Order: sequence, then structure tokens, then C-alpha cells
Amino acid sequence: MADWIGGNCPVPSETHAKLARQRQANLTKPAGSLGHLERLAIDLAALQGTDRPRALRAPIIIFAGDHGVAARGVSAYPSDVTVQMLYNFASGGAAISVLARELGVPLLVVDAGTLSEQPVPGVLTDKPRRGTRDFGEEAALTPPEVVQALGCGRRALRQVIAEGADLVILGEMGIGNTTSAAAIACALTGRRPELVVGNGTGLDDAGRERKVIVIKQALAFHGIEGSGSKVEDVFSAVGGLEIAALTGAIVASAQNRVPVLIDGFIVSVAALAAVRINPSCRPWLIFSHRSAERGHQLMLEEMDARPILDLGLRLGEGSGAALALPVLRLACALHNGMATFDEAAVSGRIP
Ligand SMILES: Cc1cc2ncn([C@H]3O[C@H](COP(=O)(O)O)[C@@H](O)[C@H]3O)c2cc1C
Ligand SMILES: O=C(O)c1cccnc1
Repeated sequence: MADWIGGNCPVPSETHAKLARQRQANLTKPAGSLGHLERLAIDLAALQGTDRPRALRAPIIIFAGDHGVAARGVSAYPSDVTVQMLYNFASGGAAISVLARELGVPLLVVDAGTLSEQPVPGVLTDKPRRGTRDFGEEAALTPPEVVQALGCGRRALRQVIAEGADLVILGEMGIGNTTSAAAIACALTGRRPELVVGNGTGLDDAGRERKVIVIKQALAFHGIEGSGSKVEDVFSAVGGLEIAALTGAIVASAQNRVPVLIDGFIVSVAALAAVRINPSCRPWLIFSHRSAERGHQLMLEEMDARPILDLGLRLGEGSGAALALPVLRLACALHNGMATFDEAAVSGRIP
């Protein structure tokens, strides 16, 4: 396992959390009436160690990778789509490209392990190999490949936060990655594949059944049934390069005091792996949305997470996280800009 990954993440500032809670209680509204927005502003204040939380600079990183297991008919789309989408990200036509433009935030796309033979223009290439091996018949990755993928996440994260970041948004692209993510989720939680496996890009029921069987057989083949396996062994057995890179980026972000906005099912599985490797990163995670992918709710419960949005999204690419950013920005604006009862000469609650 990468030696840096266990390094402690800072503890959020309890002093700033307390000040932010007091401020929320004094703003001109019935106490608690802004619901989850109050909690988001207080959390950001504590994480950023400030009286004035911000969600302006929110760079997006997308990690892409291909999956050998995709050859088993577990996705509704062919593996070619992964690299084709890299070109689409770079030329600005993908959903996340549009969202990044509208939000005015930078988008970094990292090829963490696609099948592409040459670097894609406008995409950072940092990959130990082209695609994972088919985990239906062999280990997806060697331990050194896992270490390199975790490091890829950390390198990209550091590059992005060097330009300044109030928080980071993480996303992924990789045909077949809901299969890898579901296998990882099962191995980390001991849940049955039937409960975790979803339809991904749009498999029909027969396709989902096939996916369940592929995962069941793989968990048995690699000896990672139940919940006792170590994260590095799980990544090596059934992992994805972009998923390991996400885990590395999540831990590194928390170690560098930068909150992370978590996207849907795949990024949440990477987050669960991060929390298992290094529990001190958990306070730095903000959960953006509840995906329509079966299994995402279980991941959220596993981390005791309350997502901001529930829009029936099942896209990935960090799109759910990007869509939640305006809510975070407005939560900060309310926290920072509203008048207190004293300032506005409004009467407080009847004692
Ligand atoms: C055109 C296209 C764009 C996408 N953008 C994200 N995904 C999403 O779908 C994939 C996971 O689903 P599965 O495991 O079923 O392959 C990932 O690439 C994910 O990011 C896409 C999928 C497609 C087809
Ligand atoms: O929840 C997600 O992130 C998701 C679901 C389906 C396909 N791609 C991503």
C-alpha cells in the first residue's frame, strides 16, 4: 500500500463550527429553518477554518479508466465509449463540460488507465497500464499498479489545488465501472451483490442478472466474500484504475485541508474505500446527491451521509456534484450575507 495514504487528515476547526452555529442561530429566520443548508455552511466554515465559508473555486477532476470485465457484457455500451468521451470532454461537448463552463470552474480530465494508445490532447495521462485485466479470470491489477493509481489521484489533486480551491469536485468515466464499483462495495461491506448491483448505463433485467453473477463468481474466485478483506487486496482483485485514483485523490484532498464534493455511486465507493483506509478523511467529504443506481443508498448509509440533491441522476462524470455546487454557494451566501436579529432590529423568538 502507498505509504502516504495512512497519514492523518487534519481535524476540522471546532472553534469555527461553534461560531458558525451561533451565527446561524442569530440570522433573521426561525431557528433551523434553512435545514440542511445551515449544516452545509457550518461544516464548510469548520473545514475551511473561517468565519466566511466559500464554494467559489471548485475545480473538477475526472479520472477515466477502462475495465477488462466489460468484455463480459456487463454494460449497455462498448468500451470504445470511454476514450471517445475523453475527446468529448476535451472539446467541451460532455454534460460535465457544459456544467463546468456554466459554473465557471476549471475541469481537469485525467486518463488514469483507459485503453487509449496515445495521449488524448487536452487530457493529462498518468496511467500504470491500459485498462484493467478481466477480473472474472485474474486479478484486475497488481499491487504496484494499485499504488501507482492511488498516486495518480494524489498528483492530480495537488496540481489542481495549487491554483486555489475552496473544495474539489471529483468524477469518473469508464465503461464497466459500475461493475467494478459494485464488486468493491460488496467486498468492503459484505453485502450481497443482488442488493448492490444496479443497471449502470441502462442494462435490462437480464443484463443486471448477468452482472450479479459475474460479481458473485469473482468475489468467490478472489476469496473476497464477506467484509474482512483489506482495501488494497480488493482493489487488486476487482479494482478500477480510475476508482483507485479517486480514492487517492479523496485522501490527499483531506490531508491537504480541501473538502471534497462526492458524486454518485462510483465516487461514493471510492470514498468508502478511502474512509476504510484512512477514517480521518471522513469529515472532509460532502455528499452531493443520491444517484438512481441501486446500491448508492447503501453506500450513503455505510458512511452515514446525507446527500444534498435527489434528482434521479445516473450519469457520473461528477455531474451530480457539479449540480450541487450552486446549492453550496447559496448556503454560503446566506450564511455570510443575511442580517442578524440585532442588525435588522427584528424581534427574536418568544422565550
Ligand atoms: C455516452 C456515455 C457517457 C457517460 N458519462 C458517464 N457515463 C457513466 O457510465 C459508465 C458506467 O456505467 P456502466 O458500468 O454501465 O458502463 C461510466 O463511464 C460512467 O461515468 C457514461 C456512459 C456513456 C455510455
Ligand atoms: O451513480 C453514478 O455515478 C452512475 C450511475 C450509473 C452510471 N454511471 C454513474
